[in-house]
Amino acid sequence: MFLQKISLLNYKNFADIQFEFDAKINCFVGNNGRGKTNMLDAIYHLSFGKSYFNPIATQNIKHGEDFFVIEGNFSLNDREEKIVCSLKRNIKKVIRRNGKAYDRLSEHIGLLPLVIISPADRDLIIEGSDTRRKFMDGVISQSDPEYLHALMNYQKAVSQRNALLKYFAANHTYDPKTIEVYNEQLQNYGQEIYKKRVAFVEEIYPIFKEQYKLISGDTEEVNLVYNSRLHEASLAELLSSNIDRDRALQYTSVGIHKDDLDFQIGDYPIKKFGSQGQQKSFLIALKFAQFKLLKKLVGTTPILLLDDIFDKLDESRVAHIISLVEDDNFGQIFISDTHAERTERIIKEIHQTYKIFPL
Ligand SMILES: Nc1ncnc2c1ncn2[C@@H]1O[C@H](COP(=O)(O)OP(=O)(O)OP(=O)(O)O)[C@@H](O)[C@H]1O
Repeated sequence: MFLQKISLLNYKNFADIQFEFDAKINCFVGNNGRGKTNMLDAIYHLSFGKSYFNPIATQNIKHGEDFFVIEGNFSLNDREEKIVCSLKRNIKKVIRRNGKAYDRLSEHIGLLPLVIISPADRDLIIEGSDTRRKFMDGVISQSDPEYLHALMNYQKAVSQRNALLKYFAANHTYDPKTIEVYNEQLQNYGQEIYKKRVAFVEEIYPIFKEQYKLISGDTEEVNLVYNSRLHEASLAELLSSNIDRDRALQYTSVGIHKDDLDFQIGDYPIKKFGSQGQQKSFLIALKFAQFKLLKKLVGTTPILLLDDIFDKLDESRVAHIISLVEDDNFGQIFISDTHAERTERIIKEIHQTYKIFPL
């Protein structure tokens, strides 16, 4: 699968721009603030229907304009796929596949597998558990639409249960039967999500460890530990034993929406005990593991976006990336870099076709 061309209208700092891409390597080079990361984000948009960097959709519209349009032509299994993602202020975002708008944006997820490696990934280490849950959910959803469906239904049931708990508290009333209706929904969807998260961590774990060794050459142990109270008991049991607490708090305090994915070096959190280099290696290993797993599960080689990666990496890590992409099985890669000469020097070592786009 590869992106043949893209055209942007009013997307962030771009008013109107088009590019035709190489099927292998494409580099955006230019000084700070030229829009290199914005270009990668536009490609991310075509795959996920949203920005990797800015969750407030309208802030991706060029200042002073009312809409943006991102249009991409992909080659997928020797078929052409035209994806158009557009957003107008005060109107819901629309994604069209070959002219037909999706009823739900979620239906698009997984069609165009993609992995991004960016300095912003550091949030996965430093931010709260929701960032890591979103990472897990994002990776699993790309290869499993039923997971995404269960997740959306689960989230809806949690919101409704929380609203009910608030209503009971405000009105000094309680109806266990209605709570039970939501408990059942949470049990069904939650247990399915839990099982798939367990399977995901089991599957990605050995790939991640192997990648970490390759990238860092380090001998220390790194671990990914799925942390869930569902290890102790079923969600139905947890919900019923926590009901007094939930009533007092007026929200659902147990469930897969509280899970975490612990990142460890030895037995300690990497956030506190990993050096900066170890943290970087950890994140890149995780993203490479995501790439490999996704490729295996969906049977399509994901597009790889490497944002500012050479700037942040030492020679051995760059060498590893090169060895990864020298492999004939790699797909299309987009790179952003501030140094045109450095990019060209590194890219030439890969012996694949490439295009460089100065911005
Ligand atoms: N909605 C928007 N409208 C207009 N310009 C925007 C919008 N959002 C971001 N920008 C501009 O995009 C530019 C940043 O682009 P980007 O982050 O892609 O730069 P870059 O080339 O990757 O830079 P660096 O090398 O520093 O990472 C900034 O000048 C910013 O003001």
